[in-house]
Amino acid sequence: MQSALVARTVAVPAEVAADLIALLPADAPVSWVRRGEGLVGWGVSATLRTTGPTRFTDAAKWWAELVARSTVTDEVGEPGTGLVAFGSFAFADDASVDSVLTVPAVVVGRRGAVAWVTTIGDVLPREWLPERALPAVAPQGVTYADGALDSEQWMSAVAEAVARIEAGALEKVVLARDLVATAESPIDVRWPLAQLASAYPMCWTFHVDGLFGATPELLVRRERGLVTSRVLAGTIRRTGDETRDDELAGALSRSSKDLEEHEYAVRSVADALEPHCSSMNVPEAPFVLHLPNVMHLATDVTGVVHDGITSLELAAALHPSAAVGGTPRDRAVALIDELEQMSRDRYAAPVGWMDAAGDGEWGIALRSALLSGDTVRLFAGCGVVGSSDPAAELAESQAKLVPVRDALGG
Ligand SMILES: C=C(O[C@@H]1C=C(C(=O)O)C=C[C@H]1O)C(=O)O
Repeated sequence: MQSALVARTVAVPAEVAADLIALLPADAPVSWVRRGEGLVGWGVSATLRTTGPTRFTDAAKWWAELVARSTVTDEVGEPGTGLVAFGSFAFADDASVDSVLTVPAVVVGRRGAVAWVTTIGDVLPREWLPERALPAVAPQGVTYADGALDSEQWMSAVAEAVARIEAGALEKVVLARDLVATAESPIDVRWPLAQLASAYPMCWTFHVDGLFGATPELLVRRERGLVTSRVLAGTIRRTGDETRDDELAGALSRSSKDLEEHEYAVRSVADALEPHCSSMNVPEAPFVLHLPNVMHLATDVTGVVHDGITSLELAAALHPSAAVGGTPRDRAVALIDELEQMSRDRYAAPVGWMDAAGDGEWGIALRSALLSGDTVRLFAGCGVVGSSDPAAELAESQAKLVPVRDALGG
């Protein structure tokens, strides 16, 4: 039986939360920041670890019980104020990977001009500022090695997936690979977080329990009854030359291979949200999202959600969307297991936060890596359809590894 928590949210001047990531001390930092807005936290008031197919329902039950027993004073009353939990879930149902929910001791948030601090447990709001920890230092002497498969082996896996698709076994599968980086000494996650937030401000820079990254893909946001999902699928690398990139963006928006991949992803999200929404808007055609390393076909699906459905329940219903699994879902997940030869751990699964009212934001943990001491496991995946070319997919996966590689300084 967990103990009851006492949480207090007070407003603070927006300048205090001007650089959220810079506030993080080394003690269990968590982050969900985009364009300087969002939430950061540190310390631990309560944690749940769970595994297997019931991981989402276990987390929902634990959170509902904790919220029911806790006492909250909230002067601000915005989504993300009061009691909040940060979470990071395992991609797959197997019991070998922990999913984590954590309630920090201190949370600092900002939405536009409104900023707040929530303290949970013994810390009083007036005492919230972290003791200025030493600034994070850059990882030194980072070297890279292949993960489960080398490039040749991974391209063979992609070729095998194409063959299965052509034989009619399924329509789309997203295949991922990993890369292992090792530094000379333990890495302070605040270094890559600060780099990612400054290089990819349009992405959500996250960290929960060693899983960090800057994802461009929002699985679901629930905010006072409105639900949003940003679906990405279909990718082209940027060259850095503006005229050329504009031409490539045009080619991407006309590419039948990429439009097909994208359509599967949008369908999977729309179908999963539909039973939970009273009305929905699914745009007919995608737009092109420009990121510093790649461009994606993107669709923002929106809807009005039925009362009482939390952001976590929506994330559970959506995961894994065809942006990271495939179509049909079950066959794609089985093929991923067969061909990737690795555990995705918490990569490509929901990561984000929720509050006591059920509002929250859950991203798909992409452009991400798992940190453990001096070792970082980086992940990247690509949607494969019948017309995919293994060498082009390898190049795309390399482009998707760039954000974390750059953030580690090499
Ligand atoms: C799987 C990843 O990205 C996903 C796959 C994409 C694609 O295949 O075009 C695009 C965006 C993401 O939905 C990844 O970044 O690891």
